[in-house]
Amino acid sequence: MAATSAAPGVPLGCDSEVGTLRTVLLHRPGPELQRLTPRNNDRLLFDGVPWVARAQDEHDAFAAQLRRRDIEVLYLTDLLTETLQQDDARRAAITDVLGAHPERADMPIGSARGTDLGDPLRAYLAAMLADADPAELTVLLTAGVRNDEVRSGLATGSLVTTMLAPETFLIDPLPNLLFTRDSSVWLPDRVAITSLAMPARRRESQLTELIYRFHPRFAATSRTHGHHLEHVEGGDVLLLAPGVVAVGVGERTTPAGAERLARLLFADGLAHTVLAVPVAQQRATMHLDTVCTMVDTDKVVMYPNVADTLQAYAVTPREPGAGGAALELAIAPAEPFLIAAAKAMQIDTLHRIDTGLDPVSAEREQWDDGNNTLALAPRLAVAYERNDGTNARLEEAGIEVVRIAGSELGSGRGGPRCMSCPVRREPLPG
Ligand SMILES: NC(=O)NCCC[C@H](N)C(=O)O
Repeated sequence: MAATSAAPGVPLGCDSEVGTLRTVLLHRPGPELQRLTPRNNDRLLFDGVPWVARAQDEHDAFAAQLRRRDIEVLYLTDLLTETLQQDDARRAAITDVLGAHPERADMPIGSARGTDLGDPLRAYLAAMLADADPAELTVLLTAGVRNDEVRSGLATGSLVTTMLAPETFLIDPLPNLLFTRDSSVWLPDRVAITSLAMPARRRESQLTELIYRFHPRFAATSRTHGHHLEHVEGGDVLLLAPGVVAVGVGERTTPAGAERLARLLFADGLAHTVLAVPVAQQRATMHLDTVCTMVDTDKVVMYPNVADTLQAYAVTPREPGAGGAALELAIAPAEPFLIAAAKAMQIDTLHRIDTGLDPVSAEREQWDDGNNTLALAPRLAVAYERNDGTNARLEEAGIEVVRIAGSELGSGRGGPRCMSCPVRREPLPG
């Protein structure tokens, strides 16, 4: 377990978006991206078919920028392989991936659901997964299994494998693992396992749950939320300040997901205010972090086309009623987001730095994840190099920008924040 042994000093967890980053979870794009074709890329939530070798080069350069600043980089597949050395974890992984998923009745044609495998094929796949060593199992779980890869190996007859098209996935690939932000969030000293809304991504948080449950590095970590609960995605969760959490509600996170998260946070004393922020249900704004990310303790980079209309409902816990009644929520009327956020953060103003230079370049750069920056420390952020206008504005505002290439990485519609799950940040000075 040398690759991921515990580092001394600052404990695991994050209480803000901008405290100095010490440990981050990434996923280097791998064979799961080779599964994308022009016929399945929409279903698998990519806007094109990336050049995988170049995507890996871009990602390696991103990781190198982080390591240069003494940030420990953990890779999701290393953690998963280490996790799968334990028999209990292997059994759980195999049950999760092959179990019947009646709740996935919305799974479109082109991917077999657990219930669609039939007994002979399920038994064959279960044996195949059980025989794989931990590294092989990681590949099978992340790159998936196509029908034509197993068909010839089945000794007993399976009408399913006979009749399904060769390219049908029996186990779906997970190309969006690249976006580690979405499948878990540290809040602040425990990890929330999220519940991903899109069928193509649901299995990702089964894997993160497995890692946090079984990997020795996280043995002392408490978990909250869970992949079986209401939908919450990490890209919608912003730790605006210690105790203040903004949750976007739109294409991915549901009102019920935001409410569940708020209740869990309040019950455990992890937040005093949750801001529920309605976000337009469109691909360009799939998460709150596609329109707004923090670059300093009191500064956000924000898409100007929504800045004046973005609202927030401030949610706080009600004083417990007599007799210790169940936790109730107080919900304030909606207010402009920047105002509600500043109030909850107890600062005069949450300053806004605009995306782009004009409405057209703002729209282009928002689409290319100009808003989706990863703060490495206050006033130091990673951004895609292509977003010239936004990066110039950030620098004018005193933010140091670490530029990375993203021509191939960006085809999944995610930027540096989406591609990173901070695991340890230094607490902000009190
Ligand atoms: N936090 C983020 O905005 N993540 C980007 C996720 C992109 C991925 N292709 C998706 O559609 O879910």
